[in-house]
Amino acid sequence: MISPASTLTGTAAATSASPADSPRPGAPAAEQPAGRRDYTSLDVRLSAVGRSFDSRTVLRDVSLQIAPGEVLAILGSSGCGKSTLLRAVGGLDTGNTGEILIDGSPVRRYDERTAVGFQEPRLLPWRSIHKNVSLGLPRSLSKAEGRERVDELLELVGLHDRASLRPREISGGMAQRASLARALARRPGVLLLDEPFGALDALTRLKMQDLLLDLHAETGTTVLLVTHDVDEALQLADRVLLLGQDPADTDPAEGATIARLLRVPGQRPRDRASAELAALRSELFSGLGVDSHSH
Ligand SMILES: Nc1ncnc2c1ncn2[C@@H]1O[C@H](COP(=O)(O)OP(=O)(O)OP(=O)(O)O)[C@@H](O)[C@H]1O
Repeated sequence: MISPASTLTGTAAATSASPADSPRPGAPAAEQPAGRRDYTSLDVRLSAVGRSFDSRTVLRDVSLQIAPGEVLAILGSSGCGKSTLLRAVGGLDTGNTGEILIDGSPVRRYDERTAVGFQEPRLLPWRSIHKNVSLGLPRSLSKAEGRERVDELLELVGLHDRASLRPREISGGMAQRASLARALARRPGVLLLDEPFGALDALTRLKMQDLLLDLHAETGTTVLLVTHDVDEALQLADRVLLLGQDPADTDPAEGATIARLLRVPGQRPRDRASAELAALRSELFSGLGVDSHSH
């Protein structure tokens, strides 16, 4: 049984896993913490990944290895190709060049080892929250197994008492919780999140960041998180990938690549006021072309 969000907020976040202490796929179940036994965390390897639309290059030469259980935040200015990269890893878009491997084998079309969460919860308005979450289940489960898994996930995201409601009867934050539960229903080895909290108010956003840390502590899944929010990246990620122009490149038509790749120090939840994070924040803002006096 996995623990409910209400008992986790702030506490499980403190034990949020780093890649080093995440269980490796294939590790004996007895060595894994309760709740994680049925989840896997898979590594992702990008080699010289690029993407052009018509003759316009958006991304080029992105090479990177993401460890099982790692949380990688992807930052970059608007339109630089963050979603494009995420879509390529999930097999939602297959027009890229280079190679993307998950757990050593090439990404497949709509790869079932991954699940995607978007800025909008994309719930079906005429279905209950329970039914919406069950839409993420793999087909291999029996009805009873599926019901049990959805109950568990609703408990985990703190929506067990809203299961029978329709999406319009819950808040935006709750809808986004349901959307995360639906994404986790197939127990993905890689969770791809595209600005998942971008439409939420500031307070709900902070609570959702805590929830994501809780979910990560429970599942150990690898997470690729696209965000516009530098502080969110620094709070949640093991590493931050900044997509942008290579400083050596003078021609903007070259497309975005890895402009910076930074490791974020410290256990989560992190002290937002720490000097180390302040230095990284400045570096990331400068990489995004924002003057350090204007934030
Ligand atoms: N299917 C497509 N056909 C043509 N151009 C596309 C397509 N998908 C994306 N693009 C273009 O690729 C560029 C990168 O888009 P993408 O959505 O990946 O950027 P982003 O960094 O996620 O942007 P934002 O931060 O604004 O969400 C944009 O200029 C976009 O117009």
